[in-house]
Amino acid sequence: MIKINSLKKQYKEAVVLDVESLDIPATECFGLVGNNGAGKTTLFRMILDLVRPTGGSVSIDGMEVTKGEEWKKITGAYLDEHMLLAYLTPDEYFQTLRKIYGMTEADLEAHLSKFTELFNDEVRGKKKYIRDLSKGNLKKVGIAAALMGKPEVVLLDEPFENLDPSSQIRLKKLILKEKEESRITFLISSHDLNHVTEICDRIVLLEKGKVIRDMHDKAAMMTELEAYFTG
Ligand SMILES: Nc1ncnc2c1ncn2[C@@H]1O[C@H](COP(=O)(O)OP(=O)(O)OP(=O)(O)O)[C@@H](O)[C@H]1O
Repeated sequence: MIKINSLKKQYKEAVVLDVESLDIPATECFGLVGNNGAGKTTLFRMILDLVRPTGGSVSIDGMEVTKGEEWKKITGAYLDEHMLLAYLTPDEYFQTLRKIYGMTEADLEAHLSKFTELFNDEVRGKKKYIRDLSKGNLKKVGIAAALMGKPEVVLLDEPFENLDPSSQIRLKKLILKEKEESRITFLISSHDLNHVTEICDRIVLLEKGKVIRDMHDKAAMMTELEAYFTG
């Protein structure tokens, strides 16, 4: 589903990302971990054509992301609050996206009903603008928006950050359910090793822009990651 080939990003002399090759098959839940500055967000931004690579390429479903727009129809993402419209309420924002995606009111209700537990009565039906939401509630709006329009690929940058413990558990359940039912290919970056190892089939560890581990064995992931991070 996603193919990365000799992907490199350099700012002046500093090489911040250098990934030889990565192949993420359809329906995989791909976890990305690494210390601050390892290059996780840079990699996600290049996959979404928000940052131009110094070299190499990214393809989604056979489409090179820098060379066309078709991949956008099957891709959803929430990286940070810049992707939201701060002057709208969450309801206004979801309505705007509903029109863009050509969804009916019933489609939107069906979609948002999956988020009832996660929203915890703090997101919908309020007069609060997105700019005034707490960081956790902003994240919930962004994730619900990223999953609109039946995407086949969804990228989430630090989805558990700023969520309270109940919301983290609810989000994990929601991602696992979406993965099962909608067969979405998820790419999830996280500093939370417990959550990411629980939901992902594969974990890639970045260090200074390079892939230093590519783990598929669920039973061994946590031990290996703990050993690395306690180093
Ligand atoms: N526009 C830029 N100009 C110069 N350096 C940049 C720029 N954007 C990112 N970097 C550098 O690229 C490196 C990778 O940053 P990135 O945000 O991708 O890391 P990360 O793994 O997401 O970190 P974190 O866990 O802290 O979110 C960092 O050293 C960062 O300072």
